[in-house]
Parts: sequence; structure tokens; C-alpha cells
Amino acid sequence: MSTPNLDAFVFWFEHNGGYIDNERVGFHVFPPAEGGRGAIALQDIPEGHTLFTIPRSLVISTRTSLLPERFGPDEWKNRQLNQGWAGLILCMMWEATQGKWAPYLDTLPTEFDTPMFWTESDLNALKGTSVVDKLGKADAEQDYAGKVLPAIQSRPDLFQPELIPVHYSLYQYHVMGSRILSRSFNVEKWEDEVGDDEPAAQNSCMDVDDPAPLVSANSDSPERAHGEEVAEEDEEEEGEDASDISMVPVADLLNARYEAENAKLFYEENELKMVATKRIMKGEQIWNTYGDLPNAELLRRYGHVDLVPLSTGEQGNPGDIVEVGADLVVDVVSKRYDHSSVVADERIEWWLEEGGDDIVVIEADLEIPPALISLIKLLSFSSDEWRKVRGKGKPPKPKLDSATVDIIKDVLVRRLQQYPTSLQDDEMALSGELSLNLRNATMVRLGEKRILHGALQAMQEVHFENPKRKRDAMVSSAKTNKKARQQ
Ligand SMILES: C[S@@+](CC[C@H](N)C(=O)[O-])C[C@H]1O[C@@H](n2cnc3c(N)ncnc32)[C@H](O)[C@@H]1O
Repeated sequence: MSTPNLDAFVFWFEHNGGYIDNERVGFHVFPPAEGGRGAIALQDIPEGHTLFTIPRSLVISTRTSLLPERFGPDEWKNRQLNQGWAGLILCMMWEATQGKWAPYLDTLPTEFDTPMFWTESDLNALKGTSVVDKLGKADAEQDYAGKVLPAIQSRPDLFQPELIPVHYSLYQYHVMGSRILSRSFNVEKWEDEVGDDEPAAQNSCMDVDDPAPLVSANSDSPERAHGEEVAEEDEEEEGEDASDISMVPVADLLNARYEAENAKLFYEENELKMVATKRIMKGEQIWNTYGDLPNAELLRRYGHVDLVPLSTGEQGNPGDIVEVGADLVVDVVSKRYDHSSVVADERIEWWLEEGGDDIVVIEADLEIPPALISLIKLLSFSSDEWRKVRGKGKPPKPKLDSATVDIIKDVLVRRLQQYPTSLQDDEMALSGELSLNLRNATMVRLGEKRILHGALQAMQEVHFENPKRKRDAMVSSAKTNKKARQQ
């Protein structure tokens, strides 16, 4: 199957040591809603079959680009280009003006459907979701103005001043950052290569909350996948290295869909291998995984949402989640018990110190997270109970009781009010004409609201034995608590 814009690239790839099993793997242009370019099985492919291999020398990272060496390794570090994504972005901008990777870089998208490039009015459609807060646009712009542009201007021998507006502009910085966000892999050094003086884990400039991209192509632990989240603590523990972030030609041509993965990248000493992880039938798409992310994250990083048939008969993403801010929980509990902000501040500070999070996540299984129950209890406690719990040094047990259920219901209702539209509004909007951005934003909101409504209904169905006695007991205990707190 010929994909004209890829032919020169595939020629370059194969002439530089890359291998593609052309008898079994073809590239194909799917409709934009299905991902655009992707790979397809030209024949039945058995599990374990190598689909293509990429020599490490064709991977772009701050380790393989010549720029850090030419810039001067010490100066590179002094300017903090070894931290986060700034260094790789600069390498990619520079390599685009050089020869080696041009046929690859020329195939990468220059336009994105990610909210990073949306207008303010489209961004309003994401109000209530966590997408906008996580865009990291301001951080990226600060990195560009604070370290990248000064580095560029300091070396006219490497970065021709007249090329700055074309190849090294802020817009190009965002384009390269978005390419990394949606296509990069985390390729560690081969074990023998690892030196003693590895730099510590680095934060990303674009990805404010969970900096590490994407696939760990590791033959020992192939679980982490393209786009998969890696908690910051894990990164530190594992010693994640900004120079692992890599652009991997051909591997980044695979699309992904919820639980459809049938291929995975493994790494070896001299090359990376894309291997079929199950039998792929002729005509089927070859799918990588981006980690079965919720639609909010898929939209933020990749610019699309996943829609698969749900058990309810609707279309949606079973991996959706809703984030509930601890500040909302504090507000609801404080209002209910007439708390002063001092009471809540002290407890929240302790909660965070004890390892609690400032966000709780409700998943599509509608389970109320133990952390939410525990947090509500902590905030609801009388001063005596609070002193006891603090003395023990352990957050309260996440045991549901009717007072907590009532608070959870309030929290869910208030969380729903953070969206400017209702679930019914969204369903109605989807049945009409919408631009791609607004359709995607509506799907993100709808997925989150379905979880909130489902959780609310589940809470409404919770009944404790002898509810009257319990409720009375809870009312009097709430009054007692309030009294104790006022003392
Ligand atoms: C790693 S690239 C995959 C190759 C890409 N299709 C291309 O043409 O270069 C990731 C991008 O592919 C697109 N994509 C991947 N899976 C998709 C899907 N299930 N639905 C829609 N777009 C998808 C998104 O634009 C995403 O940012």
C-alpha cells in the first residue's frame, strides 16, 4: 500500500539500517477521525513476529543529536538544557536545519488538534475538566524565553540569526514540544552504557503534572507504553533521565485505541524492535498503546478521544476518570460544619504531609476512592478526634457512614456544577453539528459527567441498616462535633 508522503521517509529509513517486514506491514492513511496515518497487516501476522526494527542511531534524543556536544556539554548543563524537554526541543529544531534526520522530521505533523493550539473560545468548552490547568503553555513559554532563546542567541555560529524567526520561533518550540508529547518514547540506555554519573530525573517543560513521556521500550519490563503516565515519585525512584526521551522513526506511526494493543516496542543493545504481542489478522490495524488514557489526557497529549461501545450501549472511553480537587471537598465540609478556614488549613497541610493528594480520582467503576472518604472524615472530625488522629500519625479509616455519604453527594453535585453545561446539554449538542474541537471537548465533559452522575446515583442507593437511628445519631454527632469544634 503506497502512502506517497511516506515513501521518501521509508526509503531513508531502510537505507540507514532500519528494517520493515514489507510483506506483512503496510502503511495506510485512515480517515482523520481514526488517526490518519497508521500501519496495517498485509498478511496474517503471528504473535511474537518482528514487524520492524529501528537502529538506535536513527532515534533522536539529546544523546544522539550532535548539538549538545557542539554547544559544549558544560554550557549545555549551565543553561539547564539537560533538564526537561527544552534540550530535546532545541536539538529537534536544530536537526531540522541539518541533514541527518530531515526525511524523518519532514514527515512529522505541523498542525495539532491538541488544546495547546485552541482558541480561547474553544478552550472554554473544557471548563470543569482538568485539561486546561495541565496544558503547561505558560511553563513552556517561560522555558523558551528564559533558557532556549538566550542559548540560541548566544551561539550565532550554530544558530544563524536570520533563521531564528523561521526555525527557532516560539511557535516552532510549541510544534516540537507537541511532537514530543504525542510521539516520543522513553528509551533508556542499554545497561552496559549507563555511567556512574547519570543526571537525576528531570521535569518536563510541557507536561507540568506528569513529566515523563511515554514508552518504555524495555525487553525486561515492556509494560509502560506510549503516553502512559509515570508518577513523579516513580520517575525519581527509577532515576528517569531527560536524555531517555526519544523520537523513534516508524514506531511513532502506530495509532492506539482503548485495549486494542497488538504490538509493543522492545529494546535491545543496538536496536529497538516492534513486535506483535498477539496474532494480527490480514487487514487489521497494528496498534500500539498510549496507556489507555482517559479522554481528557488523550485530548491534551494526542488531540483525539477514544470512543468504544460501553456496557451501557453508549459510546465512550471506559478509561475515563474525574478529578475532584481537595479544595472543593474542604469547601463542602467547611460549609456543612461551619468551619473556619484555619481548621481546614491545618488538617489539609497535615494530610499532604502524610502523603495525601490534593486531587482524588473517581474512575469509571464508580467506586468512591478511599482517599475521598478518609479526607472527608478528617475534615469533619471534632477537635478531639482530630488531635487523636494526628497523634496516631495515620489518616482516618475510609469507612463509609451516612454523614460521609451525604457529604460525598454534596461534593459530587458541586463538582458537576463546575461544568458550564449539564449532561443533557452535552448529549443534545453531540446530536447536532459541532467542530472537531468542540465535539472532542464535549466528549471529555460527557465522560466525566457520566461518572459523576453514576457515582451520585450509587451514593443515593447506599442505605445503612436502621437508617433512622443512624441518621439521628449522625445528626446529633454532627451537632456535638460542631460544638466541640467551636470550643
Ligand atoms: C504516535 S502518532 C501516530 C501516527 C499518526 N497517526 C501519524 O499520522 O503520524 C499519534 C497521533 O496519531 C493520532 N491518533 C492515534 N490514534 C488515534 C485514534 N485512535 N483516533 C484518532 N487519532 C489517533 C493522533 O493525532 C495522535 O496525536
